[in-house]
Amino acid sequence: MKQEFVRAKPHLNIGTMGHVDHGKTTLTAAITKVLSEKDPSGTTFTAFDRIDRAPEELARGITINIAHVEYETPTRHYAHVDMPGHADYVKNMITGAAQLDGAILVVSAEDGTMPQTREHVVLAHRVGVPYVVVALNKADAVDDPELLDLVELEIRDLLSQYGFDGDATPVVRVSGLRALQGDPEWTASVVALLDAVDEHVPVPSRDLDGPFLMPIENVLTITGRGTVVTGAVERGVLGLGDTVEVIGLGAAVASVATGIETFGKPMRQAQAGDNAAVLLRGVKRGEVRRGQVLALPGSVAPHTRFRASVYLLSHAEGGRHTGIATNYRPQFHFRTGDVVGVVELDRTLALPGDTVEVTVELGKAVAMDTGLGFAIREGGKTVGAGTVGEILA
Ligand SMILES: Nc1nc2c(ncn2[C@@H]2O[C@H](COP(=O)(O)OP(=O)(O)OP(=O)(O)O)[C@@H](O)[C@H]2O)c(=O)[nH]1
Ligand SMILES: [Mg+2]
Repeated sequence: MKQEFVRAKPHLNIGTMGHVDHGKTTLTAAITKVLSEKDPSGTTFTAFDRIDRAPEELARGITINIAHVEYETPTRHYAHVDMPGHADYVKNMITGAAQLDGAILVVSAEDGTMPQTREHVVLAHRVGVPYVVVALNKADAVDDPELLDLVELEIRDLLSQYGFDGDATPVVRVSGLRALQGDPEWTASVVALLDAVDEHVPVPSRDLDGPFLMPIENVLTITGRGTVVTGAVERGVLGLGDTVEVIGLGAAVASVATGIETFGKPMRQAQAGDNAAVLLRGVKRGEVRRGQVLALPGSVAPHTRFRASVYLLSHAEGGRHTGIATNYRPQFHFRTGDVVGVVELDRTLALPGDTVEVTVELGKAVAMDTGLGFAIREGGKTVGAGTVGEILA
């Protein structure tokens, strides 16, 4: 019998972001190691190779492109996402698949801020990641304290430039690698980083009263039990035995939640902010997929045509070099899924850096309400971010 999940501390969703190779995964592993040594009942050490390849991926052959680990500080329970690749990172963040209450921006002290550091800061601000704490990583590899000061200044400037409070943001000098190796000085640096996260990132208010909705991130089959969908609950509460509907990308599927788990622990109810796995009665594996949502029946409908306000990322932010015109056909990423769509412009041309009002016609219906955010991507690159306005069909 598995131990039931106990909601003893506030739960927050955070994640590591930052330029390739700056040490995000190493730091994630180090955090779980340091915390598991302080309190083995709250945190289990997750080794580097278990983070870079999520266990489900190895065990079941299912590609999971967000690795979640969980850990506890003395005051909080965290779910932490470490995304394997830059493209996944941008996509998941901008679509809200990783709904972060705060982010740890990892910057290598050896390299300083780099193009993806900038891109992630820009996107974090655009998608509404409210707080950032900086891990000035690989501090063990830089002997000159003035160089560290310089990099710190550079990071604070970058944060301020893109809408964060660069002066008030904690910048903690850490070494994920040395902490992972058990060096006491650097173990203490990781504790200091977590203290900064505890203090700087407030407990967010969750929409517990809204109708239940969870974007489906993955679908798994548990032999002998049925089909399980996983995701982060966006709003509301789901109790055992509640009726639900799978919406979007095709016909709706009605079901009942007969099992709910978080991080492998059974729970009686999942609520907004939780990472949940939900066992669906009578649903076949092929009937549900990533990009759909699991919701209270009748609370949200699928749509294909809508007005939207769209910001086209500038070239410096990783966007296009050239403008777009009517009949532009990119991929639209809503929450965990993407569909192709056609853009109609009110003017001849919209340039990178512009904010424009457009009409969008999607190839498949997606569960949406006014206010829902989405990303526009082409050729594996994020080129725009938008918000659904009036829904037309
Ligand atoms: N000296 C030193 N090296 C580190 C530190 N943290 C990570 N590294 C090294 O930097 C390299 C990249 O580390 P990762 O943790 O894989 O970096 P990442 O940011 O997850 O990389 P991607 O996921 O590929 O973007 C590895 O060789 C690590 O051993 C550190 O604190 N100090
Ligand atoms: Mg990594």
